[in-house]
Amino acid sequence: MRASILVVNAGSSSVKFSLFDQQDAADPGLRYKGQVEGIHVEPRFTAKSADGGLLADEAMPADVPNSHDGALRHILAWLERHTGGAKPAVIGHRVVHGGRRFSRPERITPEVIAELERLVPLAPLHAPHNITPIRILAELLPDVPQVACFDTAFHAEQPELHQLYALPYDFSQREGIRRYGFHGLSYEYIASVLPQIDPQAAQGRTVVAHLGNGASMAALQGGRGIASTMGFTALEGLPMGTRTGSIDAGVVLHLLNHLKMDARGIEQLLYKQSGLLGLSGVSSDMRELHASQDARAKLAIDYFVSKIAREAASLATTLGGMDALVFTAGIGENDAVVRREVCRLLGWLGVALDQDANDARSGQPRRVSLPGSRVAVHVIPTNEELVIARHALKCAVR
Ligand SMILES: Nc1ncnc2c1ncn2[C@@H]1O[C@H](COP(=O)(O)OP(=O)(O)O)[C@@H](O)[C@H]1O
Ligand SMILES: CC(=O)OP(=O)(O)O
Ligand SMILES: [Mg+2]
Repeated sequence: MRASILVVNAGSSSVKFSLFDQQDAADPGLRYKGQVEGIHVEPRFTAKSADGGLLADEAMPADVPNSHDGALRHILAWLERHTGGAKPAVIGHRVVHGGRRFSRPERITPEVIAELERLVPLAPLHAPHNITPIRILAELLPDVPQVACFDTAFHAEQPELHQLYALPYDFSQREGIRRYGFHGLSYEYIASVLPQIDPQAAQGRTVVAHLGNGASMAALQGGRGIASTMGFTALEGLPMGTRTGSIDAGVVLHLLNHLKMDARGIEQLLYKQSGLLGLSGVSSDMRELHASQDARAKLAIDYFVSKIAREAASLATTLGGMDALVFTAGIGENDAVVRREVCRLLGWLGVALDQDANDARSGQPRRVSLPGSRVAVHVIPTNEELVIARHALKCAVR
């Protein structure tokens, strides 16, 4: 039996997993991948073989708790049946916030877990779901090395100008209150494949829109992160499934001082009751918004689209222009309507979408702009799990 690498990627609405065969660190070979998506909405389990063949596609059984823990245990049970219980050689995890201390992949020890626990308040929607799988797997497989790969790491080299808030300078130095940026494993993947897909964009100025349940955008110059819409926490920037995105800090003061909400209530409001769900009153799930006849579902989609276009123009200004715009993640990869509307709003910047290419369904990277478009538009399925697998292998043998 070949040694394998297990990857666990817990997002806000999903737990994704991949099992790779250990070949070499640069290119681990995929064996299985899948996810439980729609956690807290309508959880569904899917699993595929390396060639994309569907091995499972089912609503989560009613007796499995509708939670990230339930999802992980369901995935582990499925893997056990399909691998005959063979132990992986190494396990890699996505961890959303690395704080000030972690800006590269880290071998997990009890001391690292304790530090991750201290960072929970900075990522309340994610960090608990990142830490629990680490603990569960440490208990089940105590002798298998685990590696944490951070969403923030990719952005660590951003110029100071784009990391700062205009708070007194000391707050960034002493307290680490600065913009970290997230979805870095996804941006790292996009930067790694862009040279083959669009060499000019890879060397030049690219804006990447990672649009999932959590959504952010990043400006890449020659494949390096220059600026991002997310900041100190994964709350800033675009509106998301249940998160507000950027909001006047004065609103938070008003909620505290005049509506007498407490910190916990405000956290719930900003992270779990707002965004697409809060605006529409229908759902946090983009597919359900498209299916709804409710005028507020349309309002929520319009709001999402308008903010993406505004942020694209802002990031393009940061880059001094835009050679390419890349759409990725659940919405970015699958939602032709959102892409079409964003590109329509960016027409003045020279974005010209090829409507047929945009409407065509495919799980492959593809260019969806017209040949004459001043900005190349690409849809590139992300692969955070492959990035994690590469890092985990490298880190475990270090
Ligand atoms: N075919 C589709 N059309 C529109 N949106 C989609 C489609 N498939 C998935 N999505 C959306 O993608 C989002 C989840 O994206 P994903 O990247 O998996 O999120 P996360 O990793 O943050 O949990 C959900 O809002 C879901 O509605
Ligand atoms: C950082 C973040 O928002 O992650 P996700 O998209 O998985 O919610
Ligand atoms: Mg995600």
